[in-house]
Amino acid sequence: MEIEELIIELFNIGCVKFGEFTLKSGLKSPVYFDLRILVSYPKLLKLASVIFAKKISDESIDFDIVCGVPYGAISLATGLCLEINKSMIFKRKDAKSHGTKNLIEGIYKPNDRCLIIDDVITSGISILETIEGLRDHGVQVKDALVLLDREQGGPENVIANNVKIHSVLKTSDVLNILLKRNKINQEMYNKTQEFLNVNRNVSVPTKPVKEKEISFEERAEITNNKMAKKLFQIMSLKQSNLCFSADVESFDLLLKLADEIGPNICILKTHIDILNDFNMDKVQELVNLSIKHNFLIFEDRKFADIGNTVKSQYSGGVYKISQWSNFVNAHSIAGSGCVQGLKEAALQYDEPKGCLLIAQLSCKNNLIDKTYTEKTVKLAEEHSDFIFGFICQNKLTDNPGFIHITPGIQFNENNGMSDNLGQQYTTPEMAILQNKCDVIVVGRGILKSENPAETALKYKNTAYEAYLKRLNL
Ligand SMILES: O=c1ccn([C@@H]2O[C@H](COP(=O)(O)O)[C@@H](O)[C@H]2O)c(=O)[nH]1
Repeated sequence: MEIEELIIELFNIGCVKFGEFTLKSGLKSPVYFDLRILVSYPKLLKLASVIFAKKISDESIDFDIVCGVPYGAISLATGLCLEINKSMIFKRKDAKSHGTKNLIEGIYKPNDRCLIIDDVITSGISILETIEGLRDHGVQVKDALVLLDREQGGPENVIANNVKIHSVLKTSDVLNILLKRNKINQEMYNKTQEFLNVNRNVSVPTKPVKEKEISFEERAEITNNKMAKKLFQIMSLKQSNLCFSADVESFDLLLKLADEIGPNICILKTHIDILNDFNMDKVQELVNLSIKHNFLIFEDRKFADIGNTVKSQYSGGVYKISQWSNFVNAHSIAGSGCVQGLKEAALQYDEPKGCLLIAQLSCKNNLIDKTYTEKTVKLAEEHSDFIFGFICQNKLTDNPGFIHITPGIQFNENNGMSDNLGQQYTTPEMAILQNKCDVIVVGRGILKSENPAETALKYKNTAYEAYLKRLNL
């Protein structure tokens, strides 16, 4: 009954017009729906919002935020958000040339699941443009809800891009009710039905809106995690996605390598307990080099104990890791208490600190399985203010805020596809292009080469070129 009432009211206020109209696709149509008028009818807008809310609940549509397609659906999306208490964003038709230059207005998080709201769908082109803009910003889109489907192929065009269209009304519903209630005559009904019958498939002149790769620079913008932001900024500025694993026993050698290789890396990874001559003065020299060459220090400590213990291991003892490292890593085996313990210790610092979770290992016969990896990703999502990525062998989540860091990398020509203690290697290209990781970790591939600085530069260039290739640049 609500639907019938809605159709009659839409007709009464002039939202449904009969005559000859040229559509966005160029087609001449005997019927035109102008739902923008709704903005001036609060009662009707309210009714549409209630009907939308019911549809969402009936069809169990799951989402975090709502995006209205400008201009026609802005008022509809606003009405719906007030009804269901969800927040809203919208994609501008053009980016602003001043101020924030935002293309998306409103607050959203990377990986938010967004429900698109539109007034009318014909070919689906406006919705496809909106999907493209949202996906470019890391927002997920799986559903769109429209008030009216003109039945001209829109839903079919959109579903091809992995988004389902839910519609409240179809043109034929409107025609049937208007005929039944004597608002149109049989001739007008037949003419419009005939038009629909021959124009059921309006093709869209667009390329498929694939879930696009986004650059490190864009990911720096999107993420709310300060550590991830800093790392993405360094990667983008230095054009480097190389992490050097400085697994040496002498602190002087570590400092020498950090100075030589520092300009070409985004991260220097330490195993501080390998050093024979650890002392805090030399740690300060390492920190100075990290500032001089703009890289981050990652202590590969692999914490794996109860929260209270890891908190002390991180901030106390001989190494006082939290004082000088930008970030650390932890096994997820001990669960959220371990992450929470590290997070609490990190809170005492003004500068950002972060942690990676070990979701996969590079060594042969390790005990990590698919479920463990999936649970690790979930744990990271629950602590995304502190956890900003993974030690892994392939991309694990589409959330662009998480960084995928991959050890076990060597060039093929080094003939080092494994060592005799179970380490397994893949190439930089495989890791970045095929496995879609972001950062490669190279230790012996650099350390055992004749000229570590030169070799590091080769790894840096190969890995960054692979990343640019992934972006299609
Ligand atoms: O799965 C993992 C996790 C960490 N590592 C560490 O990375 C380096 C790799 O050194 P290479 O000399 O390049 O083999 C090393 O410090 C490991 O502890 C890893 O290899 N695999």
